[in-house]
Amino acid sequence: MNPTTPDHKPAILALSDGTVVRGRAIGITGTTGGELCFNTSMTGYQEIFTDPSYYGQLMMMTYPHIGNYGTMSRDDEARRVMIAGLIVRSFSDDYSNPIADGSLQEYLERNNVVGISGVDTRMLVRHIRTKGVMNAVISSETTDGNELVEKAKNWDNMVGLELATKVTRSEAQTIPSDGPYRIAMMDYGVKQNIINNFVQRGCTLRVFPAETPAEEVMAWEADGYFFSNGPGDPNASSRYGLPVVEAAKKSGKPLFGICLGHQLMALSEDIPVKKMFVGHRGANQPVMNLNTGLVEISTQNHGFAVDEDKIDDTKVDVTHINLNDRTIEGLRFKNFPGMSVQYHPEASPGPHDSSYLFDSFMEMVEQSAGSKEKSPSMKG
Ligand SMILES: NC(=O)CC[C@H](N)C(=O)O
Repeated sequence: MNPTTPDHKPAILALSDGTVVRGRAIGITGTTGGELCFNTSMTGYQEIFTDPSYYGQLMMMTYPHIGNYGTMSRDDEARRVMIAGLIVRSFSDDYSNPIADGSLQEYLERNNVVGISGVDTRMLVRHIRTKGVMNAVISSETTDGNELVEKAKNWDNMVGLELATKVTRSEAQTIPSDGPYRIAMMDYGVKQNIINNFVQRGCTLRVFPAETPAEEVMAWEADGYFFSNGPGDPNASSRYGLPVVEAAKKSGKPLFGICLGHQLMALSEDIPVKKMFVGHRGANQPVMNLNTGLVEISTQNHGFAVDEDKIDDTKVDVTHINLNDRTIEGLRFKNFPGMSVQYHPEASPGPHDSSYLFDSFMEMVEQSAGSKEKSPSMKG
């Protein structure tokens, strides 16, 4: 039990392999489930909870103290919390940040999040790392662990699950800037800080809902195409994702993909994307840029990855790898002007080592657009 939350009622976390852990309820009273993920970031919990790529997943934070700096609306990456439930070691009802809007407990209540604290998160991370990712259920409505284990066993499996349409916007939106470039952005659950990075570089964005037909996207005649991050199995997003990728390739304009967008771009070149044994989620993942030999400390959030054994080097160059497990983190495409990364150059939360990738894409856009004026970040 977590000594810091004596007023919270009992709650249970049950894993599909039969593991049952007891703790205290945080957020609202209820029952929830999903794939049990863990994130190793030491700060930035609010940005993580609102990252649309986490839709449908239970989030276990490995940093032990969560809640101690409260919440602020400016830290949201989307308009609502996206995680399906929260698991922490030590939950703080009090916060000491003078510019916070309120406590994490209030924020979780406002966003209808069910959570549990007082959990031995270190034990559980080791467990998942040994056995592989699995589903789990959190409940503060029952004391019957076996019933919850059964529920976890029957929860939808992430493989084959289409989730981007649950978090995409309902209508296309133009986001203006002072600069000369027009970027068409496919929203599979785009994080606010990706939008900010483009606007800061002088891009006017037209952001399209995930299922927008390719003809409608192409009719806007963008200078470049961006494919966003997003939740779920990328193979299940192919139905609406690949026609737009293919049409964008035919336009001859540059393409850039982040995370789910990277996976869709790889799939469009017949490079398979597979489920990982355990995903990468945190703000401390080392990535090597194979062109420069430099290492970036990166923010990551993915449970699928391009299959490194199925790379076709007539179609792509591998530009980045993860130094923990050598998995593929970045591609440059040979049959069209395109680049993509599995990780998150927009960070939020996380280090800014990789923000140069937005500049690299803007250089491609600038070269392709030829005579247009330079974007603000690249002016002398
Ligand atoms: N952040 C993302 O875009 C995640 C992509 C995909 N849903 C995965 O888990 O691998």
